[in-house]
Amino acid sequence: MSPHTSDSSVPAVLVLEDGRAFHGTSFGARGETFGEIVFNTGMTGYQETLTDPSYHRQIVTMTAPHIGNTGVNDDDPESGRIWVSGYVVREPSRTSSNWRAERTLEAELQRQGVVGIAIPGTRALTRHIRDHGAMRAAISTTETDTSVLHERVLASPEMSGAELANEVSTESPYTVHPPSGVATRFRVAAVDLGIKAMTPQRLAERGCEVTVLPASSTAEDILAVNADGVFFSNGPGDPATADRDVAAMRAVLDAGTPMFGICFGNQILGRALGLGTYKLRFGHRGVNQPVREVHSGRVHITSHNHGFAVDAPVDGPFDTPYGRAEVSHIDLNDNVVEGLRLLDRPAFSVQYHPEAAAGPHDAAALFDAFCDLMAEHAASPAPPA
Ligand SMILES: NC(=O)CC[C@H](N)C(=O)O
Repeated sequence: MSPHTSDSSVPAVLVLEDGRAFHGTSFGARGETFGEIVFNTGMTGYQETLTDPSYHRQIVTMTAPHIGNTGVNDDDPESGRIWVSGYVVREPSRTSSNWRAERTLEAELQRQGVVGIAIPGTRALTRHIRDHGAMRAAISTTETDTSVLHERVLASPEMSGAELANEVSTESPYTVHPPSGVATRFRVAAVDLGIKAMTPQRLAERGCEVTVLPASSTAEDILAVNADGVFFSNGPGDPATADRDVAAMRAVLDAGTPMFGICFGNQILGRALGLGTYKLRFGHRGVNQPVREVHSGRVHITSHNHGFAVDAPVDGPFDTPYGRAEVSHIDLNDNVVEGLRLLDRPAFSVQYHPEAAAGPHDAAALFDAFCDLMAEHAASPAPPA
């Protein structure tokens, strides 16, 4: 691969909503960009992070100090483009070295017009976000006056109250088929609120034919697929705005169709059950989050990307309009609710990413659990109450 091409002589600045500024050099495209600043603690998987649609309108700081080491390939993206609105790294790798690499990370950021910055103090920045919370920010290579840039940050949109799934979803439905040699066992309707490419693949590997539907799909559209199960994906934005998706979720629960939700899908299930959601101070983003499965006590190391969470009773089953439910998973770092399970209906969800892109694979059995639920339900469909 060619050596790293960054022009480290081009100054850039990162300004946060609370006025804190970090000076550094341009990495990627030049220009100016806005978003909510968050940090990702993954030691690996920068391509999967950059292309995860849930990062839409967020400026992502990588806590791993060296980024770009393996370049960029055409196999690992989780969607058709980079979605982060800005990228903060400590030290861009000077060379890309991997047999799969097609080009350098910086070339890719430039090709896709993604503005980034290299700063010496990603650790100081991360500690600042940890102590003061995720907040609005801007990166600029064009505005050198930080107070002017700060004014623009204060005028930029907040993540709280943002409805963004429509901006990242597929425009028209498409189908992901099981790979050759794998028989089709189930039909799944997947509501794309920002779905990652690996998710339908994980289902297809298990014999699911997955019809991916646009976020704008109504409950009728979803039920018209006549699927064995319905999946609600991850996605960007504030779950408090997702009224349409909550209504669709309720229709699926009313129909008694098996349901599995991931991340945004977990928040939508929570809301459909009558629970509230709230914004976390700095969220969970990375591939190393420990989650406890409540009923077994087993701990899984899991991939996360969420800034909001469901507010649910963690001390045992509780009543909902759909019968009893329980919190199935809890984060060991901060006791945040990481999963929900209905006890009287075939529906469950997790706040994290069992599709594991990038890794780890501890939670892969959740896809098998969804298939088991569809198999059980097909054998003896429970009449909707
Ligand atoms: N990955 C996701 O689905 C994220 C859900 C939601 N946007 C959050 O930040 O919590």
